[in-house]
Amino acid sequence: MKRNIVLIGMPGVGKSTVGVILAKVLGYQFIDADLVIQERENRLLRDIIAQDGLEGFLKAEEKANIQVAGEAKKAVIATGGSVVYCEQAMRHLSGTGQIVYLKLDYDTLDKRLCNLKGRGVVLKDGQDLRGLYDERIPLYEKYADITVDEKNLDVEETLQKIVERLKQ
Ligand SMILES: Nc1ncnc2c1ncn2[C@@H]1O[C@H](COP(=O)(O)OP(=O)(O)OP(=O)(O)O)[C@@H](O)[C@H]1O
Ligand SMILES: O=C(O)C1=C[C@@H](O)[C@@H](O)[C@H](O)C1
Ligand SMILES: [Mg+2]
Repeated sequence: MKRNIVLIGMPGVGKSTVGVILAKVLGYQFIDADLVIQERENRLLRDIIAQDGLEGFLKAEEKANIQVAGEAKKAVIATGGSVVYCEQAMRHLSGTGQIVYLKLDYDTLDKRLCNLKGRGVVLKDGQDLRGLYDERIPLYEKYADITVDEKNLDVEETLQKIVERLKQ
């Protein structure tokens, strides 16, 4: 098995929730890239976006993920949903492990997400969840080594499906 497992997908698909349990099951380290960004910046994600704008946030996300890719060994890495806008970081992450795309249909995601801004989601002016979804899906598909569809699955079932799909 390649050494890291990198979870990508829309906000709220469960990269952080499932990632930490996956790490425990595999005996891997767990890294939440969003927390690395917050620690490096000493600010909340939503404050970085409010103060530096989306471009500024993506620069911080790019740097933090390149750092994570350089340091992580046998780790499950829960990325932020917007990491797929950071081409350089994605190249680094891809080089260190398997990219697992957690896929969820729009309607289920819409029900699950109630406070997008509070999460610090990278939303352009006037963009709604539908617009974000349509813009992001091709990017997640482009970078995915493995796609796991979690429709109608709970956290445990999603976890099980990821483990089954991981390449040796
Ligand atoms: N099958 C499932 N897999 C993962 N999470 C699920 C599932 N069903 C429901 N959930 C819930 O969905 C939420 C996922 O939130 P989480 O913060 O883990 O997403 P995330 O992908 O890390 O988002 P972000 O990009 O904002 O960091 C949690 O509240 C979790 O309990
Ligand atoms: O999908 C997004 O645009 C993001 C979601 C947040 O949880 C963070 O991962 C980050 O602020 C970006
Ligand atoms: Mg998360």
